[in-house]
Amino acid sequence: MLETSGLTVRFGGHVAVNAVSCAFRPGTLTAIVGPNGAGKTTYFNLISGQIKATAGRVVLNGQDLTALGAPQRTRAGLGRAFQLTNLFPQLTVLENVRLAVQAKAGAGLDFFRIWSDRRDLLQKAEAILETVALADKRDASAASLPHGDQRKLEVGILMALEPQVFMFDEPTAGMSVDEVPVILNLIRQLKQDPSKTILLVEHKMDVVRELSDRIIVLHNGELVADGEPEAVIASPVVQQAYLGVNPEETEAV
Ligand SMILES: Nc1ncnc2c1ncn2[C@@H]1O[C@H](COP(=O)(O)OP(=O)(O)OP(=O)(O)O)[C@@H](O)[C@H]1O
Repeated sequence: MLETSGLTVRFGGHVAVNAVSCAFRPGTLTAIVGPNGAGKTTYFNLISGQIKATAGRVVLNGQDLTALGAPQRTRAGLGRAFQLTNLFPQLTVLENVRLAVQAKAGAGLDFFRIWSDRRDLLQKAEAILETVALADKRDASAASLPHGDQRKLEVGILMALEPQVFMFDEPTAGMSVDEVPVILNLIRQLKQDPSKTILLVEHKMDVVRELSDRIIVLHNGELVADGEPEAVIASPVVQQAYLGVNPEETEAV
């Protein structure tokens, strides 16, 4: 289980995330919603270790991660999509995934030597490419892929690392109409695995409604609502939080 307790960060005099205590169970997809500037991405950054908390703790399965940097948190089981620093633009799609598979298997990064010995790792990488619908682009360089395919590749690399927690911050942002369903399908697939905890920051309420088991609402850095999707969406606090912020969001809620 992932838990934040009293998680807080101040930027100068501004408290961007204010004493947020919340626990996220495996087998649950939690959507984090709230108006622009509510602190959603900052909360993600605090969990994944991109920024250091002013106060509070981040704990995964009883292990206190608060003092650790982002790479160490990834190793501990926190996987944040689209923040990967281990995507190699000049390598092919397959090579990128196979390096992640090898890293996870503890087989190191010497893929010329290890690859020929470890057929199982290659097969795993190929299976992941099938899952993320990139098998037909396995020999293309990562840099040559269109934006949507790069995002799929990043999800594939993340899957190869087998984190316990998957964090998606607006996974469909900037994607074409054709690409959106592929990413949403991937998230649906991940949801089938009861050992995975999924966190999703998403503005599109139809996506939130469909995918989430639970919604938490941040407003001015504070956790102001937490519960089952329909109840949270209908709650006065959410209606109020969205009012006047952005007509699109108001409509969506
Ligand atoms: N590094 C930073 N330095 C100073 N202020 C920051 C920093 N990062 C975020 N903030 C401020 O913290 C607040 C929360 O921002 P954050 O990006 O987390 O909101 P959000 O809910 O993700 O918004 P959006 O939906 O627009 O992405 C905002 O007022 C933002 O300006």
